[in-house]
Amino acid sequence: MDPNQRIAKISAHLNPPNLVQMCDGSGLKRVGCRAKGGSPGFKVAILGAAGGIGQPLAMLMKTNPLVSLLHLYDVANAPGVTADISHMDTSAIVRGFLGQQQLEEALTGMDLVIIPAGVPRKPGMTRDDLFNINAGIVRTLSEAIAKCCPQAIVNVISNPVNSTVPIAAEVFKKAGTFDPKKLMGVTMLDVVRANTFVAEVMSLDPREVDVPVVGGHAGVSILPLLSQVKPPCSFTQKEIEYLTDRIQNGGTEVVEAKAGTGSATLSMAYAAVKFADACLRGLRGDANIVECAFVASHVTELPFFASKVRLGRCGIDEVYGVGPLNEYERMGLEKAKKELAGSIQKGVSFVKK
Ligand SMILES: NC(=O)C1=CN([C@@H]2O[C@H](COP(=O)(O)OP(=O)(O)OC[C@H]3O[C@@H](n4cnc5c(N)ncnc54)[C@H](O)[C@@H]3O)[C@@H](O)[C@H]2O)C=CC1
Ligand SMILES: O=C([O-])CC(=O)C(=O)O
Repeated sequence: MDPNQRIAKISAHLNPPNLVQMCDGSGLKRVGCRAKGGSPGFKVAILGAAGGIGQPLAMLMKTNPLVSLLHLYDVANAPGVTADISHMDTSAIVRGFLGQQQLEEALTGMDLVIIPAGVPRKPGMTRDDLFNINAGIVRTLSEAIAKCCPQAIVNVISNPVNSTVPIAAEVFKKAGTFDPKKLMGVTMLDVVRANTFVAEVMSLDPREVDVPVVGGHAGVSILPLLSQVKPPCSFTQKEIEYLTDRIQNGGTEVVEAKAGTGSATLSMAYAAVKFADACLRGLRGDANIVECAFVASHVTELPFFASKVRLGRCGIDEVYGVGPLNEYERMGLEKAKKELAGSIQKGVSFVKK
């Protein structure tokens, strides 16, 4: 190619309107210079993509070869995050969407929607203290999902997960689109922490440790099943109490260390990507993809419960029971269910009222 033509082509790419397809809130729709090069793969939207979790989550999803199109939606700062991430030389095409008027466009055609939108805790707060703000955010986003991509798998990160997942379910039921196989509360960070802390105590490589964590995602509802750890480990009662307490309060440990600037973001993005990747591998048809998640469930008398689930082409193929529990875990399960019942009901009532 003539050198002048080459330079003209590069300049065209550097011309801001061609940098990335982005709806920037001005009604201007830009055509992406990366329209070519997208791999075959899944379409993923992140709602709350400019936040503490959203940004590293978006960055890591951009590196996932299973993602062909990545939609980044937020009510603030979506254009900047999108422009930044779109420069990464991986194949997923990135598009940004700013503000409620672009929410439907952000969601249309998506296979997987990940929701880290909402406020985080400050020291002294419980996750339930976030309910008043985050319940409304999750309801609005779920209404748009029901309208624009009712078939999508939905990963809810926004707290309190024990209530926001029932909220999303109620919204989908109202819209006639609820599919229990497709809605999952992300509890992966509890598993990630449990694997790390158990590995520390037992001097193992955390990548080789698998701790099932069941129940829910707040305080005593987080129930690590240390009797079922792989590889099999024998703990003293003191170790069991230390580990259970540390896993249940891992979120608070980070909130306090961050001293008012937020809660876990980086480890959460890591965990969210691990879980989203499992969902995408399931959608692709890979066998034996099993992870813990907070889902519609018949494992207990409660309508939602976190346990191991097998992910497949349609979302959740199978919800597994908790397996044999020891006395300590049986007592923990009772406490977890008590805590969960109120939080689930609170979410359901919020939509039904
Ligand atoms: N499930 C889990 O294991 C975990 C959940 N979380 C939860 O994730 C949520 C987000 O945490 P961070 O990213 O640290 O908070 P953040 O405040 O840094 O980011 C939240 C983002 O959501 C956006 N947002 C607010 N309202 C929105 C709306 N209506 N639509 C779209 N986006 C909206 C904000 O503009 C912001 O960019 C919190 O509720 C937090 O408690 C945090 C860690 C672990
Ligand atoms: O503790 C919080 O508020 C955030 C969270 O859910 C976690 O880190 O597990």
